[in-house]
Amino acid sequence: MPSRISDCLRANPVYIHHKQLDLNLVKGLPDSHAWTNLQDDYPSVYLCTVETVPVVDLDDKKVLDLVGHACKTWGVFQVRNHGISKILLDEIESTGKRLFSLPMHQKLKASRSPDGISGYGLARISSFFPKIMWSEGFTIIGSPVEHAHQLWPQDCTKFCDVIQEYEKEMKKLARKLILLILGSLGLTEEDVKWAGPEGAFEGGSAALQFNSYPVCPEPDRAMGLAAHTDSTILTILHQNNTSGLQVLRDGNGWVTVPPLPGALVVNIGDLLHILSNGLYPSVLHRVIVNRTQYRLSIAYLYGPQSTVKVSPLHKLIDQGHPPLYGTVTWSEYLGTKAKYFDKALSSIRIYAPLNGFGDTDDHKGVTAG
Ligand SMILES: O=C(O)CCC(=O)C(=O)O
Ligand SMILES: [Fe+2]
Repeated sequence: MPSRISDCLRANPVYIHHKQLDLNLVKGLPDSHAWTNLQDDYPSVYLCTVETVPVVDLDDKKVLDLVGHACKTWGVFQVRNHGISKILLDEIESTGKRLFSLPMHQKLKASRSPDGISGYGLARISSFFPKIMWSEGFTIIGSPVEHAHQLWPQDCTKFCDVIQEYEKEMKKLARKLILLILGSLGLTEEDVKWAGPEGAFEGGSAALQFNSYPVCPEPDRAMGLAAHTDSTILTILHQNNTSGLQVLRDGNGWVTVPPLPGALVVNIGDLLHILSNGLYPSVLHRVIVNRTQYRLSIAYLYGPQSTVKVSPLHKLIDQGHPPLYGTVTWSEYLGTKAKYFDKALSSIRIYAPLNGFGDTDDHKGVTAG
């Protein structure tokens, strides 16, 4: 049984048959990248007409209420006063820019192999779509040294140092956020068996995902990253100052998550959806591209140790609130996601009442492709 995220991703390979183009050199939108039914999807809801994605100051006295409200109603929020220095955020951003601005032949030296987990390539979810997304990615799980050396044979020390520092700080923030989220549910780390003896979630594991969205000649027919939920407990995302990330609001329309200087975006992932017994639904999100501005994002994808059993937390279960989901390990869930993608949560649903209790529709399915 694999115990680290790297092992369980390897155990669930995703084969991507699309070929990576150098998007910076392409003049028009190739047919391979032209998405046909984008307009059949939900409309984009313009920010002037709706409430905006919540922004939570972690130093706010009412932080538990704010976090709880954001998780329940949006599944996403931005955080300020999160403790990550501006210097480090600038450094990770310029590291990403440096990486993606390497010549294609150099980036391809660090390609993610077909059954591999780390390295340069298309998004893992690409295999579920007939068209190719207007983006490129670089995934780091475990040590970045091998791939960094392929990218910069002369000297990759700086790259590795920044990654290591960023991952260390992100891990601390992820634990802090989990404690706040538990607090907002009236729970503590003692209510989570796998939080470990110190209640510090020591065994948690993570991936760092760099996403690059070059400017696009026909943004209305292209898709940066197709709609998906993250298979994590939570994801912490740094975006540069170009907007593009959108979240589905109440199954009605796409709302942009505007870049706020210094703020980080927190997405609720599928494992928290399960742990909270559907109280905090994972957020469906996607990325659109634009004609003039380059976009970069860095996602820290955080989950438990991959063999611990994740199920709705006991204290959230009673006669009126039966467990809606079965027990899965992260490893098993990644396997389910690799098979069923947007139906993965529904596929492990064990209780779908007819009397109106609960939300039988885990996510109001989106088909963009
Ligand atoms: O680029 C973004 O803003 C979103 C990235 C994302 O959703 C992911 O890496 O899972
Ligand atoms: Fe995502």
